[in-house]
Amino acid sequence: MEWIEITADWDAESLRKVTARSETEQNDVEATVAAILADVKANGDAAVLAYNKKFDGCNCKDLRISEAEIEAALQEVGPEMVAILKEAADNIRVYHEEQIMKSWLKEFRPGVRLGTHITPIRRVGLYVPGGRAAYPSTVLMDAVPAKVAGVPSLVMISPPNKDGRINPYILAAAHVAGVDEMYRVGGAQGIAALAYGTETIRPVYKIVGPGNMYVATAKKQVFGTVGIDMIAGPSEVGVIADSSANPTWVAADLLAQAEHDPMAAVYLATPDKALAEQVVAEVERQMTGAPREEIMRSSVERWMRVFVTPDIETAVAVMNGIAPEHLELALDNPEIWLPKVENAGAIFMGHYTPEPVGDYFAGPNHTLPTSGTAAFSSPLGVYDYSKRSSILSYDKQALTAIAHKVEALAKAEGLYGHAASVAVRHSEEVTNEN
Ligand SMILES: NC(=O)c1ccc[n+]([C@@H]2O[C@H](COP(=O)([O-])OP(=O)(O)OC[C@H]3O[C@@H](n4cnc5c(N)ncnc54)[C@H](O)[C@@H]3O)[C@@H](O)[C@H]2O)c1
Ligand SMILES: N[C@H](CO)Cc1c[nH]c[nH+]1
Ligand SMILES: [Zn+2]
Repeated sequence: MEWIEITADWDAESLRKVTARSETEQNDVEATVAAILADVKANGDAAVLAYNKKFDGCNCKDLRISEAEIEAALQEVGPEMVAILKEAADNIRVYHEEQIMKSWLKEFRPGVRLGTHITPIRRVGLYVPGGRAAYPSTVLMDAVPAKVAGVPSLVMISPPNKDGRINPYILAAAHVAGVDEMYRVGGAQGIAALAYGTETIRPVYKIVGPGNMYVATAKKQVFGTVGIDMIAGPSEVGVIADSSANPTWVAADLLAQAEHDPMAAVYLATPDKALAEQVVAEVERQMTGAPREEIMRSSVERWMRVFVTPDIETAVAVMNGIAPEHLELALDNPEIWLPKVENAGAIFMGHYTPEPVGDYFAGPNHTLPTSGTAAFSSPLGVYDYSKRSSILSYDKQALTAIAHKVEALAKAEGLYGHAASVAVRHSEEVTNEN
């Protein structure tokens, strides 16, 4: 863990170096992923099954999850869990309904109508992580907004365990959310199967959902063949705390994200040095003997940064520089500071909104941009599953009125074919009038 004292003359640019992930590591992952993508593109199911064996220890022969498996999963998780999943799905649906985009068409001038036509993407692939933990909550976060957007074909993939099974909570959540097809495959090979298609898996138009470095890198590499939502890689949390914060709670919130992945990153910025010291001591105390201690410890030792700042304003500026996936405002009066927050995937206000409330239940999406990409990306939402087409409509008179201007612009570009496309209509008009 690194301590960084921010002085009055701190330089926001140097933050990038402090929080940058290892380039060598990323280069290695890029090369591994490129090889997997090429193999699946060339060899389809055979390559996918071989990677299932290599990375997940699964000797499975078929990739598609059967109806019987889904039924068994529902039995295994039981009606109480199904009810909780349904309630969480409802909260997510109600929140995401606010994001629905509507088609519109409006008369701007006589005879000139312009607008936007909204359509759902026809077939979307949902990635649900399943390596170090299984994520039924991610199924809901990926699938519910897709349903709200009206996507007609939803395909879910997730890595199998050694027995070839997908975690039953994941299957139950997929059933609750109305996923159409489910396949046992994860990692870069799963992303390749969705992007290029195999004998068993028909390709999709877009891939959404979070995953580890291999998954996030694979999505980046297939972008162009398919659309992607964002870079949603290893989890991150940044906490801005003042003296009103409880160090035990702050430490618990940092560890909640650290337990996701040895690559997870956790940040604390506070003007209260004594509080920072208490948080660090608490982190050590709470992770010792915790169920996922090894993962937490790797994350904390390598990727935890504690910034002691002259004031809260500077703490906010530091977090704006990092652009964390999640930002907790563990402050006496978070509303005052909210307008100053520029870069964060999701913002958690005050002492009683711990980040896991957003992970599971509140309603906003937990699939969020990581690695600084919250500076230019947004949470997964209905808009990720919808496309916009522009609509243009001129009547005869409206076209005649502006034809010479369009022709002049086209000729200025040397594009006489463009000018002619307008002129034939205009000259027909002249001929007809004669
Ligand atoms: N940003 C978000 O919105 C968000 C949300 C939920 C989870 N997450 C993140 O998702 C991630 C889940 O990671 P996970 O590992 O548990 O599950 P995962 O499903 O993302 O990855 C597991 C797969 O990674 C591949 N893999 C592992 N080691 C490999 C290697 N050496 N070479 C090639 N491929 C390899 C395997 O195919 C394996 O099936 C965590 O980083 C977590 O923080 C992010
Ligand atoms: N915190 C994760 C996003 O980084 C989402 C999640 C799912 N389950 C638990 N947590
Ligand atoms: Zn989480």
